[in-house]
Order: sequence, then C-alpha cells, then structure tokens
Amino acid sequence: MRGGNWVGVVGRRLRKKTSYSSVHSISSTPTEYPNILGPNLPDVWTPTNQSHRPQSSAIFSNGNSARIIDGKPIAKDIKFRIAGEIQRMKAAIGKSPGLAVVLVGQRRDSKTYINIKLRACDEVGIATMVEELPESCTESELLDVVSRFNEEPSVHGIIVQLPLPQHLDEEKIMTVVSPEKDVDGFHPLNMGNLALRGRQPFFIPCAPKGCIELLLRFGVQISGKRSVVIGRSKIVGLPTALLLQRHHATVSTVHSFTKNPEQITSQADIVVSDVGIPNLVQGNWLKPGSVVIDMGTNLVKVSSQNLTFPLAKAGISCN
Ligand SMILES: NC(=O)C1=CN([C@@H]2O[C@H](COP(=O)(O)OP(=O)(O)OC[C@H]3O[C@@H](n4cnc5c(N)ncnc54)[C@H](OP(=O)(O)O)[C@@H]3O)[C@@H](O)[C@H]2O)C=CC1
Ligand SMILES: Nc1nc(=O)c2c([nH]1)NC[C@@H]1CN(c3ccc(C(=O)N[C@@H](CCC(=O)O)C(=O)O)cc3)C=[N+]21
Repeated sequence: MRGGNWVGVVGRRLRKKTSYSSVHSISSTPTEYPNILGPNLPDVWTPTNQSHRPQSSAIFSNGNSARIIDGKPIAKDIKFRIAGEIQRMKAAIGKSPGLAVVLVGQRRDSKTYINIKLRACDEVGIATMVEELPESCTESELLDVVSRFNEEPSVHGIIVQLPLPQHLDEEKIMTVVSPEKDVDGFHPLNMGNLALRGRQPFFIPCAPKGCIELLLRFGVQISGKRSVVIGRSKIVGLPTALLLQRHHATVSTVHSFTKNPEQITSQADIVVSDVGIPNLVQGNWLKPGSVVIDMGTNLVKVSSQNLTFPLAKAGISCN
C-alpha cells in the first residue's frame, strides 16, 4: 500500500455518520475545470462546480473526522485531457511530444520514480527515451548528454533524475538543461520566474502544481488564506510556497530550524506537508476546518501478523 498525496479537510468530532458524494467521471465536460496551471497561471481564480469534487470521509480513532479528496480520479481526468490534446496534435501536425530522462547510477528508488513517469507518458502518448549513465560518469559526460537532448528536436522535455552522485554538481547541471525543455522547472530561470510577480516560467515543478490543482478543483479558496508549507526543497516545498503566494495566500514556511512549528501550523487555513517524516504533523497541530495536503512519502516498516513489510506512510497523523 502506498501513502502520500493525502488531502483532507480537518473537522471537529463527527456527529453522526455522514456520507459524501464521490461522483467523478472523466467524460464530464473538461472546460468546466480551471485550466491546468501552466504558463497561463491564473492570478485570480473562480471556484469550480461543487459536484465535480470527488470526496470521501474518514473517521479517526479519537472521533475526529475529515473529508478526504481522492486525487486519483483527478489524475485520470488530467491524463484523459492530455491524451486528447496529443491526439489532436498528431492529427494536425503529425508530431507528438518527446521526453528524455537521464539516470546516473543504479538507485532503486530513482528507477521506480522513472518507471512511474514512463508509464504515465505511455498512457497519454508521449514518446520517451532513457539515457543511463554509470555512477562513475564524469560531469562533462553528463553535460554532453544533456546538451545533446537540448539540441534534439524530437525531445521537448528533459528530466535529470535526482539525486545525482556526490561528485556531480547538481546546481550546475540544472542550469545546463534548456529552460524551454526543463519540465521539472528546476532551472533558476524557471524557479526565478515562478517567484517574480508578473513573470511566467516555462514549467512549474509537477508535485506543487498538482497540489494547487487539487485545491482548485476541491473549491478551496486560496486567496487571502493563511497557509503553511512544511519543507523548502526546490522539488516540492519552495515551489509550493511560491505557487500559494502567487494565488495570494499568506504563506509561512516551516523547516528544520523552525521553532514551535505546531504554533505556526495551528493558525493555518491550508497546511501542506512537504517533508518525508512519518506523523510529523499531529492532529493538535491543525485548526478545525483546515485543509491539509501531505505530499511526503516515506518507507516505514510495519509489523502485522508477525510480518514486517515496507509501507509508504503519509507524514500527517490525525489521531
Ligand atoms: N508527491 C510527490 O509527487 C513528491 C513527493 N516528494 C516527497 O516529499 C518529501 C520531501 O522531499 P524533498 O523535498 O525532496 O526532501 P528534502 O530532504 O530535499 O527536503 C526536506 C525538507 O523538509 C524539511 N525538514 C526536515 N525535517 C524537518 C522537521 N523536523 N520539521 C520541519 N521541516 C523539516 C527540511 O528543512 P531544511 O531545508 O531546513 O533542511 C527540507 O526543507 C519526501 O517524502 C518525498 O518523497 C517529493 C517530490 C514529489
Ligand atoms: N528530476 C527529478 N524530478 C523529480 O520530481 C524527482 C526527482 N528528480 N527525484 C526524486 C524525487 C521524489 N519524487 C517523488 C515523486 C512521486 C512521489 C509519489 O508519492 N508518487 C505517488 C504517485 C505515484 C503514481 O502516480 O503512481 C505514489 O508513489 O503513490 C514521491 C516522490 C520526485 N522526485
């Protein structure tokens, strides 16, 4: 079982068992949804139709309740829309997008993440290629591969899988990926443009973009709300905070040097946990009615019937 990407609206005690609609269909009119956040990032957002928000409820052992958004139907809908756009592109100009992934070394987790991306590309019709380099490769060998993909017209997006081995300068390599092909959004030009009002990055890091998309589709008002992002990495924490700010939230960032994080999070309307520590955020860190998104995943060992097996567990405990 895998956890993470958990979203909930934390409520007070459950009065009686309540059922929430979980109706969602990929055949519903796509134009009813806000645009998938891209370069056309809206500065002002209009709530979507309530009936399209897939929800279920959870009751915790202490009697607290939360409404839970299942992101999977939303992901399905987004893939459905992208597949349709790619089909139209093929029909109109005879071309389809291509993604190149560069993997240095043999990390099992990196291979798993890459396989998830390749499978998603297959599903929607994006061509993929993977360039594998040995752990011992030199910086100039890696830069050559990236430069070749920068020049290759059939490659429209480049991912250099992180983390890289220690002897390679990650920041330098990020700046060599062409900003127009930087689908991770890690190039300083893209990250900088995300941070600057009125500017538009070519790409926004995907997990933060997905987080905002979930909030928008769930009808959560962001503008003017107090939000706390736990974590500040370039992959998730920092771009999430920047995106929330672009949507006019008042944003605080909690990191490993933050004192009294529970006090800060307990004032927030929206809490996004971008840290891979299980159960870091406890129920008493959250104000009733707050919206919580957990993007963290981590492998933990769980004993059950004398078996121990790895489980990806979310970083938020509501007990
Ligand atoms: N759902 C998705 O699509 C994605 C999920 N993830 C997941 O998100 C999690 C974080 O990943 P990533 O950002 O790459 O990890 P990093 O290790 O790069 O960053 C972790 C962040 O958490 C902060 N942090 C660490 N300990 C604490 C603490 N006790 N209290 C508050 N803040 C703390 C760190 O602070 P400091 O800066 O001070 O060190 C840092 O900013 C992981 O579980 C990862 O698997 C990542 C990418 C995509
Ligand atoms: N260049 C680069 N870009 C990255 O975006 C990048 C990276 N390097 N290195 C590693 C981190 C980590 N990361 C995660 C992605 C998904 C989940 C995740 O939780 N995915 C869900 C959904 C999986 C699915 O869609 O099937 C799950 O596993 O349940 C976690 C972590 C990305 N990273």
